[in-house]
Amino acid sequence: MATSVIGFPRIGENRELKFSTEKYFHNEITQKELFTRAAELRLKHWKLLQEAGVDYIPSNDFSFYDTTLDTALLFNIIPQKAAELKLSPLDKYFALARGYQGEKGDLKALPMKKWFNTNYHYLVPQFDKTTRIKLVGNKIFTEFKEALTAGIKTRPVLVGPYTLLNLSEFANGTKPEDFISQIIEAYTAVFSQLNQLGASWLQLDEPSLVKDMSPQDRALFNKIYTALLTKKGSLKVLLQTYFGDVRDNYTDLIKLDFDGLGLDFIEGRKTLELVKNGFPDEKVLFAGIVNGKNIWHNNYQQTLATVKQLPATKIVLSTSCSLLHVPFSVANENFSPEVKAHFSFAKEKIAELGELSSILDGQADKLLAKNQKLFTGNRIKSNKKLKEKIAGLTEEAFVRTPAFAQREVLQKKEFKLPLLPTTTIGSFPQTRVVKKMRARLKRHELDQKEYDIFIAGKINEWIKWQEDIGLDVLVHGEFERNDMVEYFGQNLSGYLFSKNGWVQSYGTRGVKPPIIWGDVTRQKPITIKWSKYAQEQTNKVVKGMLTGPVTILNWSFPREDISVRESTLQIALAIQDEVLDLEANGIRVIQIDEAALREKLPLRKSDWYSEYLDWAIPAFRLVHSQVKPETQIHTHMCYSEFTDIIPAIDNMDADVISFEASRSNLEILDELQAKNFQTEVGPGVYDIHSPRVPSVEEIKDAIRKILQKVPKQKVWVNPDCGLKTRGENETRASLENLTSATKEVRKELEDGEN
Ligand SMILES: Nc1nc2c(c(=O)[nH]1)N[C@@H](CNc1ccc(C(=O)N[C@@H](CCC(=O)N[C@@H](CCC(=O)N[C@@H](CCC(=O)O)C(=O)O)C(=O)O)C(=O)O)cc1)CN2
Ligand code: MET
Ligand SMILES: [Zn+2]
Repeated sequence: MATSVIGFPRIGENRELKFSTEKYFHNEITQKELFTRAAELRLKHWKLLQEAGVDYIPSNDFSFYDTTLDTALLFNIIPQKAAELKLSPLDKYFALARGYQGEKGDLKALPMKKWFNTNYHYLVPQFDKTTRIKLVGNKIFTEFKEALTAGIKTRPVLVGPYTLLNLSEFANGTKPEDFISQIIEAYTAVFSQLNQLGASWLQLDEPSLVKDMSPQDRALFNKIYTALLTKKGSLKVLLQTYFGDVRDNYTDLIKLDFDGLGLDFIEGRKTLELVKNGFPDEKVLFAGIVNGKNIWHNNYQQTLATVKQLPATKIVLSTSCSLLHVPFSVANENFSPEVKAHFSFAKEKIAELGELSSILDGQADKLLAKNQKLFTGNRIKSNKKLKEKIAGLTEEAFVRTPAFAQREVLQKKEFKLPLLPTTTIGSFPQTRVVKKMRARLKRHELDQKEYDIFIAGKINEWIKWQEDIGLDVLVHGEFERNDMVEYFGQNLSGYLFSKNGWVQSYGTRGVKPPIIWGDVTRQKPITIKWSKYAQEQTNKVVKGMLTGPVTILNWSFPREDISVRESTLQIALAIQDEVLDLEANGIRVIQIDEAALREKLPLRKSDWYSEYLDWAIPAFRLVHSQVKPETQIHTHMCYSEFTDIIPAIDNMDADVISFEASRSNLEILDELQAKNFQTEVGPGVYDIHSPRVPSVEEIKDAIRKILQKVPKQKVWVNPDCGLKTRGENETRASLENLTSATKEVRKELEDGEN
């Protein structure tokens, strides 16, 4: 049986692409050098797939930043202001991704959003009246030719037209329907060039099909593809979906003239049922049966049982989604052989495809027996006490008293903060020096004492500076943490850590998600030492800084032998201990980040509460339900697309929430107003994913916009997110502007009253 891969992690086994690209950002290598290194990586990955025997090898899944941005630029979807910048194409590309501030002008970065239910981010293409879609790029063609020169005929990958329109933003009254004929023409031009180049297949990624579709959405999809598919010539088109099932338009898909349908049998709960109701003989079913998101070895017996039920006559075994979401390889990790046997990263998943194919071809029965051993017997001993504790949680355990309205009055008295209190989200720049010191500690070139002196020094420096610029609620800066999830994992039992298990999050940034191996408990206090130390350095209040249970779970690789709800409650109890310890140690404001809460909201509305919010929101409440009324609980969410679940967010019952809002033009404010949101709010007033420094005027505008919609007593002023990825100078300049802007707006408010 043939095998196929939807996409491969492009950052490289040792994050080569990250390091080269960042060197380019810092003018340490030339554009030419960057291109050479990128080409080397692409070739390495194609060869690896070829040697592993993969039949359908993707190309154009490579990107210097993001493939949605690549697609937008391929089709000339670029804001006028960016088009006019006098920069090289590559620099223009990076300007759109990261913002640009320099001799050639000033450009804000495109909005960045979560890619479906993953921790990967894409850049949001912007359509307006001036947009004229046409094929202007050639990346997809050059990469196909590049592979062909190396003797590898790849299947180019492109974001499909429906998903492209579905994920984009439309300004000045424009709408997706306005661009139908242009988009058909542009994709037709791609078909024709690929035909000329001799490509056999094209993969069009349409993950938006797994979200709820309205009749209008279905009509739009059908209209585009009915026209488009008449133009494919001898090119075969694979319609690739992932992250769920296509229940809303499966009946359309099987009628349209696609040559292959790629369906997800892992996250698509209804996929098998849909296919069993009929699959056309003439189409190839690309069956996504190897999980592209988890790190556990595939259960061959289960998978084979699924494959045997497929009615299709032509089947290709595939991953359930791109392997972008898992690390490169287990090979270089230090786990014991018994542990390692359970894991499968990108390279190993490709081997699984090959093994499954051999078993199905009747050539490898031994492999099946070996695999079965992994799934018999107990992998771990379960913690009975913890299980009972969770089972015994009463409703009160999830409810904080008194109610928010009373706490708000008490806390105003307790903290006596000025109107529009200013704060930051937690982290300050993780400079090269900070990371170097941690790396040296790890390599034992530095002892714990020396490292601690360094961390204390950083905290002192930044506490002092925060006082100087007049911030109201301070932070210690998180210098001791590598990542907000990995750090907690490292201090909880039940976790395992990879050495090099990097997964791309956005652009050049990656995460090393820790692995939940067993039951999670807290063995000792985690953050008390540095929070307490920081608070002792100042008379101003310093926020304790924790990561919440839902986010710790969502940004870890979860277990599959117990429910995510059960794992999350285990983590919640551990973090609850930490909250109470912080409080007992004199920390009066505690921020519990739920940065990733929105990310795993099910893609279909019908699942929002029953599958997720009904346990995720209580898990958060469990963490802070036992604190004193005066203790102020903050939370932070990275991603403000929660317009539809505002009551659920209010129901987290935090006292203050900060969230990302600036790149999306503060669109959520109307809804906060409409839903009468109770929690105090700090909608981010500037974008921290960009090195650009916002001016005082820009920040004042953002604050004024917020004040039009939210009662001033409820407004906090803060950046969008933590500042760990930023440089020190730009951070200082930005925050100085933030405090100045706030002071000026406060003055305006006072003058307005007199
Ligand atoms: N888990 C998670 N998901 C998230 C976020 C987040 O903060 N965490 N934020 C949102 C945006 N996403 C982000 C993802 C990553 C980073 C980020 O800054 N990543 C860093 C790595 C952070 C880290 O874990 N650093 C480690 C390891 C550092 C490192 O690479 N060290 C070098 C050696 C350094 C030396 O010797 O000089 C090495 O191991 O090779 C540390 O500080 O200890 C990066 O890619 O550059 C930021 C935002 C959404 N999702
Ligand atoms: C990705 S959300 C980040 C929250 C964290 N407290 C920080 O400031 O870095
Ligand atoms: Zn954030």
